[in-house]
Amino acid sequence: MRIQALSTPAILALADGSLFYGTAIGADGETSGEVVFNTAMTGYQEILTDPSYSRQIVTLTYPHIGNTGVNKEDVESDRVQAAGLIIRDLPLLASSWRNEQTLEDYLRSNNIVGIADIDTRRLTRILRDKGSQNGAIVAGEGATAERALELANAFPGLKGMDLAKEVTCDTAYQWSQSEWSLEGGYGERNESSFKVVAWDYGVKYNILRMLAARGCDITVVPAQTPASEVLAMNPDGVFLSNGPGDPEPCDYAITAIREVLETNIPVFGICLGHQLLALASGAGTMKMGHGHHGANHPVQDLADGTVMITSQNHGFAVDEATLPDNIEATHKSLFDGTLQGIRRTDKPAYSFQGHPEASPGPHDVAPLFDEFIRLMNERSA
Ligand SMILES: NC(=O)CC[C@H](N)C(=O)O
Repeated sequence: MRIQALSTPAILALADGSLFYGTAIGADGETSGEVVFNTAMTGYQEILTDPSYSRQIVTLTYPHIGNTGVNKEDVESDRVQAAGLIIRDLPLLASSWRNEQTLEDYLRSNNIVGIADIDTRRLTRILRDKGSQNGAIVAGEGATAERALELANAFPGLKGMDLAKEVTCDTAYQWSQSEWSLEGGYGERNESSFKVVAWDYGVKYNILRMLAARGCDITVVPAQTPASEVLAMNPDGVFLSNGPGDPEPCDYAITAIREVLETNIPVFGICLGHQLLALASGAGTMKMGHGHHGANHPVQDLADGTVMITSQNHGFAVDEATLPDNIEATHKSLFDGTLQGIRRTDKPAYSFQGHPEASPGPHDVAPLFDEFIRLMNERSA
């Protein structure tokens, strides 16, 4: 049980001048970044630890956040990656059989600034109407609106920012943890049939777990590893991970992916990896208004018309108008019609804008992982 301490003030400012006065729920201090809203009703710990949220301050539209506390298992990377957290209400009690720490203690121990007790519906309407805004939170007794506004205006924005090389791993490593089950927690990799090299632009663990569950022997390599080193490992397949920031400045990745595409090794990309595959194939990307962040987004498979409910987290998108002849659109968002999946018609390469690995979210798109296995099987047959 947790009794709330006397509250400390916090102020959120947006670059458009909007101000929100609330209560500090994490570390005292200040933070700035791009403010985005996420509509997932569960999964705040996975969201906070998703490296794709680097330099973004996340507001959750679901009003009660923290009810189930946090634990050591529900992480998508080795630390909290979001630049800050904005919520409506932090419940007095965290209760779950898996609860190990309150959300508030977790934020504090990770030195993350957060704010609660603000009108997150008003904030979300601003972000929805005007698009994601640069913003800042200042938390602590001396917090002032002037300082929050100053920081919000000083943040340069994500456009043109290469963050993949900042969040990537320092050195290559092997991954063998598999998916979670109620009976046994996280499992170990199934017997391996394929060697996969995964470029880490900010990879979410659950992607690696889902590959491991399908028998992939995975080597994760830093974002700037050249294609020659990856090809020298003789992979059966190459995976392009999700990650933060703008894909366009990641020239090292675009060049390296282009080199891999010259071979006939199967390539699968998710989110930033999807955008990089498109750039390497000659298509263009663009910054969206408020982007897609949530666990309830309908996406249509253009091959058979089926609709899947998907997990999403992106602020850039591949511009469908720029697709060259050798790329086919495979999926579209039913929220705004933007492109959600592509396939090269001349190579065993495809990618998805949303998150088939969920974490958090539904697993409707999990079969995309099986497609990667099918392509590797086909090539080795
Ligand atoms: N989740 C991701 O990989 C996000 C990709 C990219 N940073 C975007 O915002 O569009």
